[in-house]
Amino acid sequence: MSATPQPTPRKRAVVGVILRQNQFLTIRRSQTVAAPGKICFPGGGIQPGETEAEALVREIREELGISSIAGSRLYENVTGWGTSVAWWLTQIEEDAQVEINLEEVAHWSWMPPQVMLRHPDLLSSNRDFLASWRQARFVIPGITVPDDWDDADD
Ligand SMILES: Nc1nc2c([nH]c(=O)n2[C@@H]2O[C@H](COP(=O)(O)OP(=O)(O)OP(=O)(O)O)[C@@H](O)[C@H]2O)c(=O)[nH]1
Repeated sequence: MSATPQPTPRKRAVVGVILRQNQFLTIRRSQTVAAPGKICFPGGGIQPGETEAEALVREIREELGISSIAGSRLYENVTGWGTSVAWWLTQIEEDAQVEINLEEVAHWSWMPPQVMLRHPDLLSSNRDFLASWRQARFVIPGITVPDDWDDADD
């Protein structure tokens, strides 16, 4: 009897959408990780035995040196490279002192959604996330889709 080939399990990742005054906390990935120099949210791979929320809190601690709380699960998609990504609204303290881990993150900043969507270095799966939000496939509590997005941005 020959063994039935098993599908390779999809890699799973979790991403933190952190909001302040209508801006998202974004990172520029370091030159030594996958997708070097790309702009995206903090986050990373889910390890065996971890929940999405546990992985999220661990990754944000590793990358930004701050505590966080997983809020609500906003969206889920599969990247062009086959990773299943869960997008979570995430809370941090108002006075959190970010200290980036330079091995993983080159830079961080608050970025308005329109700027993020148009950023030439945006990670492509994040363009899908923002365009899906723009198309009202899900809502992000605490922020509304900007009025000045035109259809060409999708
Ligand atoms: N950090 C992060 N990863 C994202 C975002 N959007 C998105 O598709 N991903 C994907 O999620 C996966 C995990 O991200 P990562 O490369 O930061 O994970 P990691 O630090 O745990 O590295 P590793 O899992 O290769 O060890 C990658 O496939 C990455 O491309 C995002 O906004 N932030």
